[in-house]
Amino acid sequence: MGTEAVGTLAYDAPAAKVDRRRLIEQLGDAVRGLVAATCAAEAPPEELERAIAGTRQLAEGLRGFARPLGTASSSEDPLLPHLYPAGHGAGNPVAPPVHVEATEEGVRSRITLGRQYEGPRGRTHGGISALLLDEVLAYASTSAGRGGFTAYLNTSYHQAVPIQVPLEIRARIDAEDGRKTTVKGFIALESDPEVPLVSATALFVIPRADYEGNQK
Ligand SMILES: CCCCCCCC(=O)SCCNC(=O)CCNC(=O)[C@H](O)C(C)(C)COP(=O)(O)OP(=O)(O)OC[C@H]1O[C@@H](n2cnc3c(N)ncnc32)[C@H](O)[C@@H]1OP(=O)(O)O
Repeated sequence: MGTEAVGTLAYDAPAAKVDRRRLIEQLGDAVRGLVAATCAAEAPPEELERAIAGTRQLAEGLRGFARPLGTASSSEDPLLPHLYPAGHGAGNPVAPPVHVEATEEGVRSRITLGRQYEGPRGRTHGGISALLLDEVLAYASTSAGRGGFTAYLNTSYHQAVPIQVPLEIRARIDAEDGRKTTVKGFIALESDPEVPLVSATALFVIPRADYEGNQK
């Protein structure tokens, strides 16, 4: 058996699965680094051509092992986080590397965004800020034993969110009403954590048992 952390608990998952998950996380991290380097590279043409050929060859190699859409990854485990969701999956190079921890008030995530998340020069794309807030606010709802799908996410952009600067995202439950949970949160600089750069209020709704979207 191998051990992985689940919140503050150590969980004995099958060793082969733990090893596989580590490799998937390492590949996600390596490709995330490649994506960041791609977005920053002022390389000469021959270096770009070398990178194109090498990357296409790697992609072709992996495509041969693709699982069919809608089927579970062999890395999945009921007690461990999924590795491929676009909002936080450690194995998904497109996902920002979001790690969330519990606080007395709710949850907090610390993150530094790479060049691939840039919108206006030096600033984070607004959609990425919304993605981060959706993710961390959803985590606040889930870790309070509520969960639910995002019904709305209202964001206000007060100041630019810088790239390659340590950030802090905090979220807390604002209201609970039957299947509905309202959560508030914001992104701030880690060096100035009380000043919101982008703030958000989200409603998470636990769907009705007979809701057809549950089956998808
Ligand atoms: C793996 C980790 C993933 C982390 C994910 C992060 C979160 C996500 O991104 S989830 C993905 C994005 N969101 C979605 O795909 C959701 C799409 N929408 C839906 O599936 C449904 O509309 C859903 C489930 C939200 C609500 O469906 P359903 O249960 O049928 O709602 P319904 O019964 O009509 O409404 C329930 C209550 O919510 C309220 N409500 C529903 N939608 C809204 C809304 N947009 N605005 C305000 N209130 C709303 C209703 O008014 C009702 O309130 P009340 O009980 O007081 O009358």
